[in-house]
Amino acid sequence: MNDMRMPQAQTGATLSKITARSVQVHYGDTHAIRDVSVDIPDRTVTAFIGPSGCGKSTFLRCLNRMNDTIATCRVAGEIRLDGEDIHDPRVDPVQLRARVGMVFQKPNPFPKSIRDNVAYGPKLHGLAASRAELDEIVEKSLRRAALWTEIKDRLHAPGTGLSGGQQQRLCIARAIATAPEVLLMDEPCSALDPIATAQIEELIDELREHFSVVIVTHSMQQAARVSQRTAFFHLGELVEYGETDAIFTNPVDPRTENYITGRIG
Ligand SMILES: Nc1ncnc2c1ncn2[C@@H]1O[C@H](COP(=O)(O)OP(=O)(O)OP(=O)(O)O)[C@@H](O)[C@H]1O
Repeated sequence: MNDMRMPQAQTGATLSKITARSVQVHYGDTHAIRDVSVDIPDRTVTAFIGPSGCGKSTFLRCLNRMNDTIATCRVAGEIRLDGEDIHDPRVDPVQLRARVGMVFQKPNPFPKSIRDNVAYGPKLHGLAASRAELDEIVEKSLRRAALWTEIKDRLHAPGTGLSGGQQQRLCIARAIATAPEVLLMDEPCSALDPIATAQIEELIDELREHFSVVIVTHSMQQAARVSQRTAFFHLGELVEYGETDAIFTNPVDPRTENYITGRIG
């Protein structure tokens, strides 16, 4: 079993935010995730790295039950958020995704105004009692996403009219507007230029003060820059997981070493 549980003292964090135990994922006959167990700490950036097709995105999508939306996908094993089983029949996946938000590879703003993109989630989940309160959430989220000063005079312009980097920050603002506890990011910078990438990376560093961030990235430099913990996946297995510095400077498994030195992947 790929068991990457860590004694609490070793994680350096107070508590695990997410615990996954013996997770298996199949798409039809394809066995995409093989018996993965891992603890993801709170207020930390955790990076998932590994060669294309190793299962990073699949495992990420398990954490907010996004795989439920794929008809051929079957997930087994146990995933707990603050100790609560996310597959419990009493858990509403829509509520779960407000607690465990997600930002995708390609910025995907709704065909709505900038304001309405951010206001959508809080409205859906009844988080604001009045329009003024909703406006406050919108402003706070856009500020946290480092977008407010650029767009405060055109809140009613369409979100799709922004640049790629601005659209991605809008998607981050939309995800954090529901006050999530965990933010999942699936290659959030892959469609962005180096300046927009640097802005998002800076933002990720700030976001971890508020919640747990899990990021899938193809860039080892990015994983090294933004994360405190790194998990290396290979052929559906979680091969190695630990402090980012240790993974990059002193990997234990030869497969990790081969990947970070560019011999596989
Ligand atoms: N919707 C799907 N239907 C069927 N098979 C899928 C689906 N999504 C992923 N897979 C398969 O599951 C395995 C893991 O894919 P996944 O996208 O999770 O890997 P990844 O490490 O994120 O890859 P990449 O870095 O290329 O994005 C692959 O064999 C892939 O072909």
